Amino acid sequence: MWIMRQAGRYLPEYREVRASTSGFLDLCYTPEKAIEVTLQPLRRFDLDAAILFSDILVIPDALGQDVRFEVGEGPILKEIETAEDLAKLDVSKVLDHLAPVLETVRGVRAGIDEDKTLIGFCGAPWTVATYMLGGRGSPDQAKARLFALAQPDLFQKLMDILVDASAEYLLAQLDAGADVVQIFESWALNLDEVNFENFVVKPTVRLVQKVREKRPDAPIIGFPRGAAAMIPGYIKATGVNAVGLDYAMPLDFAREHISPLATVQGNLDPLRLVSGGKQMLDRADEILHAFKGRPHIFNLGHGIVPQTPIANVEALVNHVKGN
Ligand SMILES: Cc1c2[nH]c(c1CCC(=O)O)Cc1[nH]c(c(CCC(=O)O)c1C)Cc1[nH]c(c(CCC(=O)O)c1C)Cc1[nH]c(c(C)c1CCC(=O)O)C2
Repeated sequence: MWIMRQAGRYLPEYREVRASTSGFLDLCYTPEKAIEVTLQPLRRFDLDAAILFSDILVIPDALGQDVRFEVGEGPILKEIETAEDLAKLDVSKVLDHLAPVLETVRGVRAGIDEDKTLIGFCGAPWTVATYMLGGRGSPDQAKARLFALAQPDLFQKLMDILVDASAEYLLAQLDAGADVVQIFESWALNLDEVNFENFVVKPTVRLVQKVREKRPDAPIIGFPRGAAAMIPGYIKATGVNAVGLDYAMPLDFAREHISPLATVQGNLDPLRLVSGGKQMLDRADEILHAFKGRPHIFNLGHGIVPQTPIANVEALVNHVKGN
């Protein structure tokens, strides 16, 4: 069991470290602080895994795109619009730029028990591209979807860059001590099946292949959020070992069509964790029951939100872990 986005603003000790740092990216690039906030949730809760403290948008930053995090606004990027913008992205500098993150991976691995798992991660090419092309988060990723359809050649170039950069980055995390890596495809929703195949499946197939070429045994978790009935096809095509389920995925469907193909991870609604009490524990039991006797990593169906009461997290973790 671990909790998606388990290091973050719901923890006062995170807010304290964050307040002592000028920008969010500085926190990601300061190993001493990033190690500290990675370890914070494990000190409080009986979790089985640590997830590297970083962000999916360190890749566009490392490629040379202008990336900023504004308080209360989320990420803001200078959009990629032209072939000239694309030509400025430089894959050769990515690993140098991300050296501090890799140092964080080494520091966390050294700072946790042998039996705890260290999860590394990156954003999937499509999800990262939605921010690079859209300039910020959006409810429907319309800018990125339109760009992909209207300028397929430029889009393909961007995806190639992201596949290469992400593969190098995941391999470097595995070399630095990550036990497993997760590919966050947070914007797998809102796509018809043809676009899902072209934007999500094909680039992920190539990313997984590149990682497997050098690290055939590395466990890989895919999280194609909102992909619903397209998830079985995603698993078969990409060969990921495990798949994160969002909270809208019905347990019956997951049991019948997904769990036979891969380890499942998920999928409690983060707002159930905010509200807490009986409804939270009952739903946790339904999830545990659905995957009983099968490979299952308990988790939320999306990231924990800042207003989550710590007591509810404690209650959930102790309930799931049987403490
Ligand atoms: C889409 C996405 C992003 N980042 C991430 C995703 C995929 C998961 C998902 O769908 O939620 C992944 C992510 N972001 C962060 C982590 C590491 C922390 C952890 O998991 O414990 C991870 C795994 C830190 C973060 N990333 C961010 C914060 C908050 C910024 C702050 O503390 O100032 C943290 C702790 C900022 C961020 N980063 C991103 C957004 C949209 C935002 C703003 C919204 C928000 O605040 O949650 C991009």
